[in-house]
Amino acid sequence: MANSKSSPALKDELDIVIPTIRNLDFLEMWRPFFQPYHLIIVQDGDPSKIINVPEGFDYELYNRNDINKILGPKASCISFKDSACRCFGYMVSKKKYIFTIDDDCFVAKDPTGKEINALEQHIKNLLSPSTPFFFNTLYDPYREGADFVRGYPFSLREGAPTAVSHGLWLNIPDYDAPTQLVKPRERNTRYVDAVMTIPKGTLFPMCGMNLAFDRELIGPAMYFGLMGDGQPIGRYDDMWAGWCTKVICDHLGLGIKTGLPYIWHSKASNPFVNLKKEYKGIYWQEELIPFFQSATLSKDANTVQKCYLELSKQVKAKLGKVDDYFNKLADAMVTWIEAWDELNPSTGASTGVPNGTAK
Ligand SMILES: O=c1ccn([C@@H]2O[C@H](COP(=O)(O)OP(=O)(O)O[C@H]3O[C@@H](CO)[C@H](O)[C@H]3O)[C@@H](O)[C@H]2O)c(=O)[nH]1
Ligand SMILES: [Mn+2]
Repeated sequence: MANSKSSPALKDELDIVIPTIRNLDFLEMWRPFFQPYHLIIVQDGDPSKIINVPEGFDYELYNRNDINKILGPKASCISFKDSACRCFGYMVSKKKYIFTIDDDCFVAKDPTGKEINALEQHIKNLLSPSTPFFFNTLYDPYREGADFVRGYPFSLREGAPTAVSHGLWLNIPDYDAPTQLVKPRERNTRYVDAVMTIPKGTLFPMCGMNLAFDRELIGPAMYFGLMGDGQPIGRYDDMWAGWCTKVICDHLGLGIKTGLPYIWHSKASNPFVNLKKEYKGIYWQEELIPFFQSATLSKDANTVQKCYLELSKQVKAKLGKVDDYFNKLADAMVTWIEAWDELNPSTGASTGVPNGTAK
């Protein structure tokens, strides 16, 4: 990892994607850690609003007019008035890695009082292997001061490439609206010093608040769906992406880690507003989870794009009867891949270069 003398790790290989409908004042606190990196700001809401980017940051900013101009009719797959818009940043990036963070997330402190460089920890997580095929009870065996425990097969100790690093949150946890309404004053004060791989075959609720991923390994799966304005659902953007991503990572033999780093989440959006956005998702997910748990991908699906297009067909066939929304979403998944390949012609489906190796 970079030390104070060398340049920051992955300085020219990582973009920081920030969706915002507010302002970017939070960047001041992150300046020591973020300033060396390129930012991709996705401005949601009214495109005529001016979003000020603090001095000294290298960035590109896209509002809805830019998205419509760049994607034309394909812009229909990018959500409006929902944090799901952030996935446009993943598509236009040219870097190997992405870190995405919300504009109400700040630098947290570890139990010793030291400020946490969340980006540095995500980079460590992504650059070291995962262990999806056999659980290591001492958590991340590649961390300093840890290793594989007795009984861990040596044939599996090489691990798998890490596609996603899922960070957590102190203060306001990422609770759904009903939980937030029932426990309005609950704060997460528990700092758990662990990073672990989510086992193959297990889904998880991916939160987009503090998330990093290898764009070349899994980028096309990180579509945050049709949410927000004009849609019957919101705030399930990251969940949808996480379920699709996990099924594809399991198929391609890639790993997903969760745990460190923590950020300090300062603002819970309004739970009553959130309930209106989330409520359909709360009962639909009782059908979505069995769908993803039983989803299978073919041997021919050896790139993320091919996996994703197979998944979109299954969404239409099996979830279209839950609600017509899923027919629209299945079509939007195809549009997303078309747009992705248009903006990133050298990767995946168009060249057939496998992103991962199908197991
Ligand atoms: O219409 C919108 C609303 C918000 N944003 C930007 O997206 C992120 C998250 O927004 P916010 O912090 O208000 O929402 P939370 O409930 O705290 O976030 C959690 O729910 C997920 C929503 O799917 C989100 O990823 C989780 O972290 C901020 O940067 C807002 O500015 C937006 O662009 N458009
Ligand atoms: Mn928030």
